[in-house]
Amino acid sequence: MSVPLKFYNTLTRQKTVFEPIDPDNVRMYVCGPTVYDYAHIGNARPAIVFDVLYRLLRHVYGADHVTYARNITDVDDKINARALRDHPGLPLNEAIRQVTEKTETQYHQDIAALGCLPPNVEPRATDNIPQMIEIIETLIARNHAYVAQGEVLFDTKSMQDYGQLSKRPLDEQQAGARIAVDAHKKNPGDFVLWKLSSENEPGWESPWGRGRPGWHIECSAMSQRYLGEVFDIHGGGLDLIFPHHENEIAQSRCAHGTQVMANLWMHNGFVQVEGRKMSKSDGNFITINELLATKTFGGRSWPGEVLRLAMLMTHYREPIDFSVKRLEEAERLLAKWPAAEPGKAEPCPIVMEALADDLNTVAAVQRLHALAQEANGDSSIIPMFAASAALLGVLPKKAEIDEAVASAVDALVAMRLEMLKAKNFAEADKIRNELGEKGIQLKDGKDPATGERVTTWEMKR
Ligand SMILES: Nc1ncnc2c1ncn2[C@@H]1O[C@H](COP(=O)(O)OP(=O)(O)OP(=O)(O)O)[C@@H](O)[C@H]1O
Ligand SMILES: [Zn+2]
Repeated sequence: MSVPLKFYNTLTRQKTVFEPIDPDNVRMYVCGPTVYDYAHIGNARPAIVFDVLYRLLRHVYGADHVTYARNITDVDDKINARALRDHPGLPLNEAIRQVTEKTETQYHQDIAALGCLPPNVEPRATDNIPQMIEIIETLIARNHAYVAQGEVLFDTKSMQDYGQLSKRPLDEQQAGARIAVDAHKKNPGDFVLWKLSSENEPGWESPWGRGRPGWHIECSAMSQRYLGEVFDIHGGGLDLIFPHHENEIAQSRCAHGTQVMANLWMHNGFVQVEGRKMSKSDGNFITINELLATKTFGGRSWPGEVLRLAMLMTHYREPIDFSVKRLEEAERLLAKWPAAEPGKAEPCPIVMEALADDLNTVAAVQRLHALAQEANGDSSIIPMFAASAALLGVLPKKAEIDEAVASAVDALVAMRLEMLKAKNFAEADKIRNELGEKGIQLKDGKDPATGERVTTWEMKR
């Protein structure tokens, strides 16, 4: 590896060199969506940011030496509420399945359109209930959890250094929050690991009765199952630092008796609208699907790669104020980039250096743009450009052409060759120009055997 990777670690508040536990299997966990509604473009940001990180790690350690796990949260009270609202006639389990399956499929379609590679594992919470129960049992056995009023709660005071990630002293956990302290909790910051379900709520049998897990425990269970007790990178949006990630850490470390859950904690900044976090609860959101497939935003639809580039033109830890202007800017850049397929070439060291420096996609995009301009004048640069663009996942693809169009172009190219033979240069140039306006580029050469002129063509974009 030529350039050392350095990342900002929320846990230490420092940018340090990344040293994987096992370079043959670099392990990353990112908290995925709660599947009850279309994902908004704020939710697209972690998908894109951690996809770039995944691509970078695959490049450095080898594609087969990185394991990326991103979960699907398919048990949540918001899902129940949506299932009851949308499918009042169906049995609850069936209604929930309809909601989660539909949302999950939509999510996959949306982020595939944004150029995100599928993770290596994408576990669902409901497929990991026994693993969650096991961790909760261990926590109770080790006096880190207790049962009260049908709930199993994590005892935050039982962990000496609770709060390291968010740096909130325990006594201040809820100061000022004006949340009535539930009488059954030992400490106001104690959180639910398991709660009982009524008959019309989804539930699983457990040592504490038929119930369902709290939100945080699922990520502790799934990350352990797929990545181990201690792994390399844990990611998500800034809003997850507290309470979600803090509580994941508490559960995993106390259950396994480890010093850390993950070595490196990375958090992306918010996509904002008029200075406020875009959020479902505030109603100030636009879904990925609306942006890609409708005219809701700026009176037109936008290609996925434009949205992706627009996101990467800001550093992942900075907030993004989302606007039409930003999308237009990204689109203008992309239009100037040559279409290419990713090949075996090495990426440009300057792009690598930028990404190795805490994923500086802003500098990487600037360099990529300069490279694109060079490549437009010198096609020998295209393979390096393509390899660099592929690291960011923003490689303009050669446009697909249907057969009817292709044979019409072939016919025009043949006609032009006839014109050239007949020295009718004006007509020949006219055909070349007309095709050029449609984005079809002609290349003249000679057949090495016969010495005759041959012309090939390609779609620029
Ligand atoms: N505006 C945003 N900008 C950047 N990341 C976000 C934003 N909103 C949510 N995320 C991230 O998206 C991922 C999916 O989270 P989740 O499904 O919990 O979001 P959410 O609950 O829809 O947010 P909200 O309900 O507040 O709109 C998380 O990593 C979360 O941090
Ligand atoms: Zn999580």
